[in-house]
Amino acid sequence: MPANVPTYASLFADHARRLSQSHLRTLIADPARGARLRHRAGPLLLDLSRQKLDVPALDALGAQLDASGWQAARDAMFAGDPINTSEGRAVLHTALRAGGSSLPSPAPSEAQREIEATLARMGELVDAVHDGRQEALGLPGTVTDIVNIGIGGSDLGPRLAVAALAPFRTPKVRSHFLTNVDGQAAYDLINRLDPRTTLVVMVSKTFTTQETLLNGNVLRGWISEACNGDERAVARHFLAVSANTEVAGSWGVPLRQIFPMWDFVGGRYSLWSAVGLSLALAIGMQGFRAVLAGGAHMDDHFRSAPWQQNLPALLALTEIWNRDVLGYPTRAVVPYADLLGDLPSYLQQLEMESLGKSVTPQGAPVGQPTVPVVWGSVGTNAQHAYFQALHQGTEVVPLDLIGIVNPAHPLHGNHDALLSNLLAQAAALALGKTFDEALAESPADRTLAAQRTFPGDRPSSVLLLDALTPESLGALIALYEHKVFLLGHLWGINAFDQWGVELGKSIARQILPALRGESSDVPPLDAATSASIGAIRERRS
Ligand SMILES: O=P(O)(O)OC[C@H]1O[C@](O)(CO)[C@@H](O)[C@@H]1O
Repeated sequence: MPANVPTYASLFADHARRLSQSHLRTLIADPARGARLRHRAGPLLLDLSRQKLDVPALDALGAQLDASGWQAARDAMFAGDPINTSEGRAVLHTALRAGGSSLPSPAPSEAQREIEATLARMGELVDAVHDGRQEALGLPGTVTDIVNIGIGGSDLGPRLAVAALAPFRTPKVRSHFLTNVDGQAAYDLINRLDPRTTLVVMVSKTFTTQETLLNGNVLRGWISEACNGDERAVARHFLAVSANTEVAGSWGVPLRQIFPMWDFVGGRYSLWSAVGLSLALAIGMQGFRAVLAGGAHMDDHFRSAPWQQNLPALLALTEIWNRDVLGYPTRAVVPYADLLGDLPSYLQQLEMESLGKSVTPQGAPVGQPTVPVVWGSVGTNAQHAYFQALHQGTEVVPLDLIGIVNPAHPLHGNHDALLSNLLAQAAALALGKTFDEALAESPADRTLAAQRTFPGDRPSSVLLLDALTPESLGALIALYEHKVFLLGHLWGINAFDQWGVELGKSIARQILPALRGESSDVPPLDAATSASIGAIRERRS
């Protein structure tokens, strides 16, 4: 991390002042500027030309990035230095996909060996299930449905990828995800599936997560009933992915059915590990390896391209600009692809759990805004919900608009309309409509023209994937991972711990017995919580 993190708002204040005098209408018209702000990495084209940046501002941001020592920080991550300082851990999700890289991996060779061995085990399992040979591995003779039980990083990555790669899925098994502790989801699922042909993948790095264990217990009870309580038969229906093999084993998953997670892989960076088992079961091991290869190609790009062409660097600099210099508190992610419907929630965890920090590893206040609130949903649906506010509301919200050039279906009429909408929104946000233009449309009515005026000058990034494939999805996810890494570096915060999730978990442990009316020796609850518990207990039937 840079020794002294500058306050970006003051560092770039002159550029912001200059740019406040130019509307995006004018900036966009400059082709040289456009060329500096549009770059490709493999199947991904990033277009930042609708951001409120000009070449001098971009160069100043890039110069600051270079001065920050980002390449050394990046290389330390790839090499497995313990950059997650609060937990004393290396951060080696890139090693999980290094097999697809054309640059040599500097990750410790022991980690690389364990990763390859795990991939081989995953391949054996996936092939056996697809070929109907899974009984030999101790699993049920017929498997029709696979339920991934996990939450946060143990859910969002596989969930996103299984949905995004639906056109690549095998018809041999169906995939399901059970996440929330809300019993409705588990109840609905067990009413739909056949316990005799269901395989459950328990995914939990810690194997202590309340939601996952409760849902696991529900499914175990349901399968146990179908197996007449035969524990050995029940165990055949469970796989586990965990760093806590011992607890997973004592919970009831046989050792040979447990796949490892490692301390050097954070939950929200774990899709590339055995956490991706549900994905591999859905699209086959070849497809899973293609996702890894896509991520590895982005790693190579991140490790070799100068910041001027480096997509993660450009995305990170844009975020510093929008968040710290222009002061926008949120950013919306709008994929124009139903298949990418889970991307906003995936990025919420990746970005907000990683960068939602206000203290440095040295315990000092960060001194400037860090992660914006990330939100969003699919276009065009979003246009008919909240885009009114994005165009004419009082808040400016930078957007990531994500599109697919070639769809996986033959309905090109629909797809062209979808892409036109993406480009139209980006243009409308940037260009707006002046009062005079609105007046020309309704010359007699100045009041109406005022209401039909669009300020424009509202920034968006457009990211186009040639097609949504295992490779391009891998590259897309790795792009955002590296952007997050760079932002952690530029803000001087640890992007790889998540202490902020602990307090609520421990209070929930105190509330549960009180809610159930059980006596316990936990400290008394605050007055507001006690009143809420009283109200719930009073109305319970
Ligand atoms: O994999 P586990 O240990 O069940 O944790 C699930 C999730 O909970 C968190 O620890 C907190 O939300 C995430 O970082 C993690 O992805």
